[in-house]
Amino acid sequence: MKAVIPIDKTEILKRYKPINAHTHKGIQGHALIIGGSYGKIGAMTLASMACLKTGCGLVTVFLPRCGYRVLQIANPEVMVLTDIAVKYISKIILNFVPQAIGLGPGIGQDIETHTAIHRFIKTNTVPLVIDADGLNIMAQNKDWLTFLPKKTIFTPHQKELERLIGNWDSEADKFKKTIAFSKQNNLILVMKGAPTYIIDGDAIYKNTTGNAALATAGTGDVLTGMITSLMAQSYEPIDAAILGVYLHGLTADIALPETGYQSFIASDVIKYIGKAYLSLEK
Ligand SMILES: NC(=O)C1=CN([C@@H]2O[C@H](COP(=O)(O)OP(=O)(O)OC[C@H]3O[C@@H](n4cnc5c(N)ncnc54)[C@H](OP(=O)(O)O)[C@@H]3O)[C@@H](O)[C@H]2O)[C@@H](O)CC1
Ligand SMILES: Nc1ncnc2c1ncn2[C@@H]1O[C@H](COP(=O)(O)OP(=O)(O)O)[C@@H](O)[C@H]1O
Ligand SMILES: [Mg+2]
Repeated sequence: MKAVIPIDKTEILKRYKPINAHTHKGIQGHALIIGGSYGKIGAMTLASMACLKTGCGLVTVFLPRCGYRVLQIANPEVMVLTDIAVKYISKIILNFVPQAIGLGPGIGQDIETHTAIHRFIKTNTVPLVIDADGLNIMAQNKDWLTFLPKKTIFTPHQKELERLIGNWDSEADKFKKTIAFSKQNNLILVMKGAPTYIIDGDAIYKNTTGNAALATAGTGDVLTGMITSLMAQSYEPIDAAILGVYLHGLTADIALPETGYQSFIASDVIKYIGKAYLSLEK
């Protein structure tokens, strides 16, 4: 196994690209987040707002019709496309080509959603981040992995990882299996946890930011929005994963003296993204 590379400020400053004064929203990238189902539209409001606040110029969501008003009211800066179905995603139809796509927050596991994802990934060539039930659906259909663009980013928590790679009998075995999965399918795995590791073939990165305040509903959905945003801003997938994970953890470190562990929620990650970015300029 290769040496583990710490994701610290030195590593981040090698990859971080400050904003050009002459940029405009078109240059900053257009990201798309696909997901949501009845009762889990919140995952989409969180992911799409995190996406915008991480710096991409335009964000569109694709969600079931029941999410339309919720999204427009909660996040007026975000544009909305809706499925024909009311409560779940059944057929993904887009009217533009985004620079990056985040797939899965709150998407659920309706059988029609399986079919919609299958059809979508068969033709999609846009850089992709897959999370949550998007991962659970891929885990049940491993032969679909060949359709994914190379260096697609998977962001599983422990349970989702297990569904993808099977059980492990030790930490070393978990890494061995995750590395094999990454190499076999040419994917980047963000192994969420405390701490989070990123696996890109044989390369292993270990995050140095974040704390137990992040153990709250929706923080993973927020991370998906952040990484998708960075990919839409033309970061290479591995750089987007590394910078996204680092900034996400940093929000909790900066917020902690003000919020404490217990009262920190996923919206606070979004609230502190600005301060996390500013700390890179110091
Ligand atoms: N507001 C909204 O709309 C929200 C919507 N959301 C959406 O809900 C959907 C379901 O997502 P989900 O992750 O809750 O369900 P699921 O994959 O069954 O995992 C749960 C089980 O996995 C385990 N587990 C989890 N983390 C672990 C860890 N770090 N380390 C170890 N184990 C861990 C744990 O198992 P246990 O330990 O209890 O055996 C737990 O019971 C998804 O689409 C998501 O986007 C949510 O994001 C919330 C906010
Ligand atoms: N104790 C902890 N310390 C550091 N980070 C944590 C801790 N618990 C959870 N996290 C982070 O919070 C996020 C949770 O993601 P996830 O389980 O997908 O949540 P959700 O599906 O509710 O959005 C991950 O980025 C994970 O690394
Ligand atoms: Mg999650």
